[in-house]
Amino acid sequence: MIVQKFGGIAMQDHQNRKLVMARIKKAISMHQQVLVVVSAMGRSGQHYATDTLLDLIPNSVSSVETDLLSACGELISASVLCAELKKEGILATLLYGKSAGIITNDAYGDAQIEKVDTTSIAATFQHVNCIVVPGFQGITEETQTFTTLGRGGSDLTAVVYGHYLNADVVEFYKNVPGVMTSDPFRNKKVELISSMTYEELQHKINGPVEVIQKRAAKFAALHHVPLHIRSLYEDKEGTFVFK
Ligand SMILES: Nc1ncnc2c1ncn2[C@@H]1O[C@H](COP(=O)(O)OP(=O)(O)O)[C@@H](O)[C@H]1O
Ligand SMILES: N[C@@H](CC(=O)OP(=O)(O)O)C(=O)O
Repeated sequence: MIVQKFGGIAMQDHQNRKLVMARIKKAISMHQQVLVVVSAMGRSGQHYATDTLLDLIPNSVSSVETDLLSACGELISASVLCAELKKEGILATLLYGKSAGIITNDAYGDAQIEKVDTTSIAATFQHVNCIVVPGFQGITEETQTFTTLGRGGSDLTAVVYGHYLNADVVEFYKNVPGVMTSDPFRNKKVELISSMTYEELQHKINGPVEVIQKRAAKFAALHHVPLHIRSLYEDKEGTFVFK
């Protein structure tokens, strides 16, 4: 099985999501089981993007209500993609909240994962080969309230599932060809790095925009989760990250 993660840019509109669905279809035929992790659609200003949702309320202090509000972005995105996949004839199921199994503490806005329960996911894979889960969120064990895993946290969701489900690889589909020598949106003279170690990846994450969330890269390094960071738009291999 593999895990595929699609971020805000990939999920932003139907045109991009058509490319997303093509990637999922291909992955099902190659790996049989695919867990799809999605982020909220688009970036600030787009209707259901995380920053747009958070702008709806004045208080920026992380709390039950800010985390529930931002978690809605990924719930919307996952619901829409799951419906679109079904329309395309792909047998897909949406799991979230307790069924998604990511249990955290109650540090709203930057919750720490305490437990991952893949029972529902494993049971669901007995019937379908594609499960869609919203990234960036967990729930607390005691009160079952939604929490979020820090900005960019869908990357962490994907890597965590990759580890607990023993995935062949975790794929990240980006608007860049992979990890480059530096951010291609800031520097013209850049080259793709076709493979790198976890340590090298962690060193690369130093600019204002992270190619992958720092916490996710750290977790991958700790558990040796194989990563493939690649473009949604080009059918070329990107960057493989391993030990
Ligand atoms: N070394 C690098 N190589 C590639 N991209 C980089 C690098 N450093 C920073 N970036 C930035 O990381 C971004 C990764 O995409 P991101 O917005 O995080 O996607 P997603 O929504 O899928 O999480 C790129 O758009 C790019 O601006
Ligand atoms: N939507 C969340 C989580 C996330 O990981 O998003 P993206 O994959 O678009 O960076 C955020 O903006 O922080």
